[in-house]
Amino acid sequence: MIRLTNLSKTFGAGSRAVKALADVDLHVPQGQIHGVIGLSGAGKSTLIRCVNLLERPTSGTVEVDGQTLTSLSGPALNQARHRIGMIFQHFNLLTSRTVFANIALPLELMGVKRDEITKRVTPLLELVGLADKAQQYPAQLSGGQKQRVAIARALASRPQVLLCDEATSALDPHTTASILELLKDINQKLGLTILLITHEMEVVKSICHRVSLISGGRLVEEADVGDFFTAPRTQLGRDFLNEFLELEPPRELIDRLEQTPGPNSHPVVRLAFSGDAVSTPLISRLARECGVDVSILQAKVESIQERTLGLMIAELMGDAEDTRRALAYLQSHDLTVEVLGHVQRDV
Ligand SMILES: Nc1ncnc2c1ncn2[C@@H]1O[C@H](COP(=O)(O)OP(=O)(O)OP(=O)(O)O)[C@@H](O)[C@H]1O
Repeated sequence: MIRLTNLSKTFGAGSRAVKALADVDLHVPQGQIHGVIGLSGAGKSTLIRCVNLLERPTSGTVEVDGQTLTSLSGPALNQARHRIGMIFQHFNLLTSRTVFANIALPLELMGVKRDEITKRVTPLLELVGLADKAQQYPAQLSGGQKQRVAIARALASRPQVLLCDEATSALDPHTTASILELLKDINQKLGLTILLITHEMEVVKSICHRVSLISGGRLVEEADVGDFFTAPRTQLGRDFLNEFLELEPPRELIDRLEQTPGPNSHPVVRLAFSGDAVSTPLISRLARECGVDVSILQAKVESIQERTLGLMIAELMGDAEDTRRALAYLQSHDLTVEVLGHVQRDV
């Protein structure tokens, strides 16, 4: 449904040039919710604005529903844009218009007749849960209600694609959850394809099917959400995950961690279990079969979409040969093992 090919965007020229996007390839099939996550300045906004050509890419192509937008201009581009809705962090509602009139605006611009506008806006008000607020003004609404109006407005032209630019960043956690639930509902009911950008793992975890990680204008990792939360492949992915899960070793242990093993040191490992491994008593087997003691420093179980993910930070205590065998044992099972470092044994 959305296909970006070799997309690049450079702002400015010469010594002041900023390469905001570099060689981005992305495919979002029909009906998927795809998240793009990255740190501030990574290129997220530029990427999403290139999809409906609010920002013209410097090179590369943008296809939506089989149509190459980058080869269109003028009225043909405007026409194509009707099939792409967009919502923003700060809602971008017109304060002088009522809720109804805000939602009706794109239809008025398309020249839709009054009766038809009423027929289309009324069910949208129902869909976003604001049927009783039709005649109110944005100033009378909460942030969550404003974003609901913006969602209804974005859906008015019956788009196939919805672009969400940090749509929940200005909202509190409870309101965020209700807006994400609404987006999920719309995705399922209308089969709408959603591309969203965010810096919050919670958003990715709650509603995305697939996720891309952006850094320095490049997509550096892409995965199904369950896989990304189980075993991110890049250091940036691991940083996002660890920060989200708040799964770091205790500070005093971090200070003692060494990169290379010493004669009297123990490995400290971060383990991520998914699938069958969650319900297997691996740690007690590890202790029994490899003759090591396992000191659990932190552990938690998360539910990511339909998958259960177990996470643990543990110190493997034993002599060098036993701890080596223990690591090999863990690595041979269905779990992700990351050696965080080695800590000197207390003697
Ligand atoms: N209009 C512009 N002119 C010049 N440079 C720009 C422009 N827009 C963005 N940039 C630069 O492009 C890079 C990517 O910016 P972008 O806004 O896409 O990042 P972002 O990931 O959305 O960041 P944030 O999360 O802070 O909004 C940054 O270095 C930014 O300074």
